[in-house]
Amino acid sequence: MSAAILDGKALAARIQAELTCEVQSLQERFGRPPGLSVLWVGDNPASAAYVRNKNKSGQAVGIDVAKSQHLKASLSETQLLALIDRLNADLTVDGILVQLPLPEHIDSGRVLNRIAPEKDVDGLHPVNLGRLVRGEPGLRSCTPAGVMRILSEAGVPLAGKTAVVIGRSILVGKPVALMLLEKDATVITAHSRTADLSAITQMADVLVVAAGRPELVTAAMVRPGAVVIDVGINRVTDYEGNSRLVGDVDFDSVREVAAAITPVPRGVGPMTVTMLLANTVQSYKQRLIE
Ligand SMILES: Nc1nc(=O)c2c([nH]1)NC[C@@H]1CN(c3ccc(C(=O)N[C@@H](CCC(=O)O)C(=O)O)cc3)C=[N+]21
Repeated sequence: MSAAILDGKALAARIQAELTCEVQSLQERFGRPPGLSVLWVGDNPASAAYVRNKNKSGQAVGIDVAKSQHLKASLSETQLLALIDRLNADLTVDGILVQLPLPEHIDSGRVLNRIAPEKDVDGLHPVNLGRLVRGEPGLRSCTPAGVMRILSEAGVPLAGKTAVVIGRSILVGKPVALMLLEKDATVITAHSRTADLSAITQMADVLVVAAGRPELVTAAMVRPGAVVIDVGINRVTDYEGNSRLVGDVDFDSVREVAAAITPVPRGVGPMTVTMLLANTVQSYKQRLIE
């Protein structure tokens, strides 16, 4: 028996079509579109495709991305903070996202802290992370929100189920663990120092993998019938010199034991972008009524 493939790309397209309608009617009622500014500093090659995707998809749903900027790697932290201050004060900007990683000479914590929490569409400001910990409404980080949406659309039950998260980053592992907990799962977080990873992963009804290690999870580590969400995106080069994208899960073997699995690409990645756009629309509406 082979697993159901959870098609994140198709789900993303459906949600973006809904967002397009909503943005159109907001534009008609309030006279301006939602605005998103994606700030990309330097030339990290991995960031290029993601940033392009965010701007392109934003534009496709009618969000104004004119204030997105590609900044030179030599930009100082002070200059970046000053730019964020201007965008915080700009009434046409509803969302600000600083693409990570930043160049070494810039302290990303200080930069993320500077974004006005109500414009923090990445959900990485301490205020929004604090709201998540408290279970209060707020902007939720995009990749974790995308993971949760894939699970809910697929009708995967979480209450009372064992969810294992591999990875403890602030971008994915920690927030997704909190969101699973919010849905009454029994949550275990494993990471690079976990002693017997396989023993832990075999307990999982739902396995969320955000380890950043290509094809770390193999079939032997997965309980038959588990739902596997692969957050990893790794560009690998095979022995013939061809480059391709793989996740943190060995898709070909794990699909034989899992009940459902997300592919890479076309899984979580497109949902990350879609949740960013949804957050931008949420921020716009929130800012209108406040
Ligand atoms: N402040 C910040 N927020 C982020 O949300 C953030 C970040 N920094 N830094 C890097 C990661 C990575 N990320 C992805 C976005 C889109 C795809 C995506 O669209 N993937 C497609 C296409 C992949 C491809 O073809 O290259 C797919 O998986 O099918 C993937 C990964 C957002 N990130």
